Amino acid sequence: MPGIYPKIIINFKAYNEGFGHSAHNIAKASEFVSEQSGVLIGVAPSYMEIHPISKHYEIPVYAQHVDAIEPGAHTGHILADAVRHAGAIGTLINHSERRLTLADVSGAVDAAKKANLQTVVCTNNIPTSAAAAAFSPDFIAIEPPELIGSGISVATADPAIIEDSVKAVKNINSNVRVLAGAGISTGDCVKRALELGADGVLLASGVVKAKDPEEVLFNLVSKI
Ligand SMILES: O=C(CO)COP(=O)(O)O
Repeated sequence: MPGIYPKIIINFKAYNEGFGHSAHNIAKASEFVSEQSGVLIGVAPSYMEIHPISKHYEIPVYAQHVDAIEPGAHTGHILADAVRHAGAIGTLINHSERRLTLADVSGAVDAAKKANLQTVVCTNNIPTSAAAAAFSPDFIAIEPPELIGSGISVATADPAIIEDSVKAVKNINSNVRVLAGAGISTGDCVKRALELGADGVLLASGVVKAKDPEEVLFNLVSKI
């Protein structure tokens, strides 16, 4: 599946609803809505769910983080090759809840690329987006931390950060796709983010904590 780029990625984080039966429900709904709408939806579950989800569902699966390490004597680290072997096609790097130094972002991007994983580097502002673009990841995901989990959409609360990140990133490397994230939960948010120049969205609570994830997913793709 490398070379296939989702328009929507759902980050399961470490939510209670992000593992076990409910993780499968979200993955199954993502697969169904992708098939029905033609809009590709990827998921970033916990490490333990990467293998079962990638085995059972025809959707792109991402890790939430990999470490900047080569195979070898590293206890308690996340190896990009192991993530790939488990069935992930890519990984988030530098999420707001898993921040790295710039050197470690660079190292993690290199490690992921060597393991043939797509890279989604998360950033919190425009200068960081520009810096991360220089590493030529597949995606940059701009997510203002203060809006993450707030239910307030970045697309309406801070449209300039999307527009300006897209400009900054494409200025440095026009091949890097930009995702917008934080507070995205409806088709209108997705539509607005795409109008502002984003190639897609990264979201979590709007789907993961929803009573009916499938209904939310159908709504998310409804205006694309
Ligand atoms: O951090 C996020 C996705 O990685 C955004 O989280 P919310 O969609 O819950 O705001």
